[in-house]
Parts: sequence; C-alpha cells; structure tokens
Amino acid sequence: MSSEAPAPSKKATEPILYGFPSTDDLSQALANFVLAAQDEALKKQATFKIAISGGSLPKVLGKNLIGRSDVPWNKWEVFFADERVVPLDHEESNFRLNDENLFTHVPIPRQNIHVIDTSKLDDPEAVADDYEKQLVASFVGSSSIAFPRFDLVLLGIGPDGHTCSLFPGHPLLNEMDGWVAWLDDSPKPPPTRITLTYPVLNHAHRVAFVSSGESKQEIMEKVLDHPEEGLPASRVKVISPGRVYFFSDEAALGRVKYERTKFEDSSKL
Ligand SMILES: O=C1O[C@H](COP(=O)(O)O)[C@@H](O)[C@H](O)[C@H]1O
Repeated sequence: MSSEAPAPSKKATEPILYGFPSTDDLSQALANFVLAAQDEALKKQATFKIAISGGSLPKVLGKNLIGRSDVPWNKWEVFFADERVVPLDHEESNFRLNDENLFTHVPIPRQNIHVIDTSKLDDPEAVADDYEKQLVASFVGSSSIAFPRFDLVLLGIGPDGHTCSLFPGHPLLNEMDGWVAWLDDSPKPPPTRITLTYPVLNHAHRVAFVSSGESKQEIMEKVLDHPEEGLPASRVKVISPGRVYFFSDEAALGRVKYERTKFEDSSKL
C-alpha cells in the first residue's frame, strides 16, 4: 500500500498522482481542477484554451461540469488532443463523444470548438494540415511561436499505454517538429487519425491524465512505476513550470506503488 503525501512534495518534474475512492470523487475533483485552470487562464487572457481526448474521458469530465452555473462557457476554446478521421456524427468520433457528454449540455459557442475538416476525410494529411492551421490561428499573435501553449490538456491512457493517438513503437513518437501529425495505421480502430505531437503536449501549462476502472490496473502500474519502459503516456514530460497530473480512481491504481498526493483545494494550482 502506498502513502499519500500532502501537496506538493514532488520534484517539479515528477508527475502528481491524485487517487480517489470512486470514479465520482475523481470526476468531482477533475471538474474543480479544470475550473481552477480556467480561472487562472482567464486572469491573463481572454479565452481558456483546452485540449480534450476521447475514449473514457468525456463521460468522467462531463458528469460534474454540466450544470455548474458559475462557468463562463463563452470563454472556452476547445481543441481535440486527437481525433479519428471519420464524420463528426460517427460513433468513433472523439468530437461526438464529447458532444454527447459535454458540449450539448453547456453553452460553449460552436465556433470555439475546433473540429476536423470533414470535407477532406480521404486525405488525412490535409485534415492534419487544416487542424494545425486552426491551432496557428488561435495561438499565434503578432510574434511567432515554436509551439502552442494550452492552458490544460486532458488525456486518456489506453491499455497498451497509448495516449492521444501516439501508440507504442509508432514512428510518430519521434515527431518533434510538427504540431499536428496524422497516421493511417493505428493499431486501435479506426486506423486513420490525427494527433497532437509530444512537443505540443510538453509545452502545455498542465497535462492531466484521467483513468478509471480495474481494467487500467496493469497499464497504470507500468506507466507510473516503470516510466523507464518508455510507454507513450510515460513520455509526456511537460516543460517546467508546467506539470503532469494523474487523476485516477483507486480501482485503476490497485497495483500502483507511486506516491499519491492528497487532492486539496484546486484553487492552489
Ligand atoms: O483511441 C483513443 O484512446 C485513448 C484512450 O482511451 P480510453 O477509452 O482507454 O480512455 C483516448 O484518450 C484517445 O482520445 C482515443 O482516440
């Protein structure tokens, strides 16, 4: 059984692990964390720029964000950490999952939700280029920047350790220049996808991985206790003062020895 340390006892480069007794406790804390990141961003700029994943995340994310009356949704600007190159109403679309679990329930202006260009579905390179242009239009002001800096990136972890659409052993793990990459050989269906690259993830103000359920025990142990294995999720190393967080329920952490940090008032972000 691992110990729980008061925040923040970790070195700035080490991930912070928050463990919760239930998925609902996780979801509640995640909502508070997201809103604290939003508040911090809006003190400095006009919009809160967040990248969201698909998979199991949208349900956990939406559950406790929907219905919050204190959220300036019109100031949210949403991108996808990765997207499957399918129509937006396709059952495998990450947009669709987030739409069902969050967007249709809250008044984020539709033009602030950056979706893929579905007129180019047979050309994933063009889809990736278009998505990169949307990032450039949002992040690049009068001066040029090497990489965009999201206020918050929310990621999942697949059973093989993939995150975004960055899969174990895939050449895209070595992409260090582009902002958005594409692949048509994803080992998990559907094969054609676009994804943010490591340098974009690593330039974020904060990246939070979200995982829940017993089926994630084995992979959480590998990612947190054996980062030397170099699985895609373990390779996210946010540049200081940015930080990596893990939000997991204890069902997912059954085998994990990595030290938990007590989740306190998220306004101390
Ligand atoms: O294919 C994908 O999988 C990951 C992980 O999904 P999960 O269901 O195991 O949480 C997800 O984060 C990513 O957005 C998605 O495209």
